[in-house]
Amino acid sequence: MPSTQPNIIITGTPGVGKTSHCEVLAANTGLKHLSINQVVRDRGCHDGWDEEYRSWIVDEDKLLDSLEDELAQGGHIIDWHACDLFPKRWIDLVVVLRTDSTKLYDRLKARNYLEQKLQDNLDSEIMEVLLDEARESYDEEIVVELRSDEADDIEVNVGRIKTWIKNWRQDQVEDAA
Ligand SMILES: Nc1ncnc2c1ncn2[C@@H]1O[C@H](COP(=O)(O)OP(=O)(O)OP(=O)(O)O)[C@@H](O)[C@H]1O
Repeated sequence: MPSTQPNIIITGTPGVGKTSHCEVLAANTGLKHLSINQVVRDRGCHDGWDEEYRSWIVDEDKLLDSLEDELAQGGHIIDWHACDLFPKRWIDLVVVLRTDSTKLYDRLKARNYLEQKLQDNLDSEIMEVLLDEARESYDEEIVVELRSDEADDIEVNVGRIKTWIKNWRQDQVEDAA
């Protein structure tokens, strides 16, 4: 039976505003915020810690096995700086957040990112790496690019995603009739 709740990926370069968006979206919709960083850490879906990048080395097979039952039911907001590993059949909408590189620099600097990591992330944002990844991995019509430059953008973006969810649910009802 098809799910009555969509799964939405919120992706983008680190610091672009994924967590900020997911928290507001979850509070406004009742969808469950799945921080993949937390899942990887809490469920041990990794092959250890990368000291240089100060991040977990993700075991993608273990991660997908661990998420399969939840995602098959729908109703989740997936918060991660990558998207191509999630099978298309689980995903209904992919939101790629984008921001200005000077704003991203300030946000990452405030987090004390190491210079190399900061530069790699700025390059990734400028080169639209996540947008390309999303467009290559999912159907064009489910990939949406949204700006996350100012605090007000979060409210506007969440409003747009809520409208999308409402329409998606309506389509499900009509398809089932
Ligand atoms: N639209 C925005 N306008 C102004 N500041 C923002 C915006 N979005 C996020 N920020 C700020 O930028 C910082 C990073 O935000 P956030 O943690 O949501 O990013 P992220 O993409 O989830 O990062 P990561 O991938 O590292 O978890 C926070 O200090 C947050 O308050």
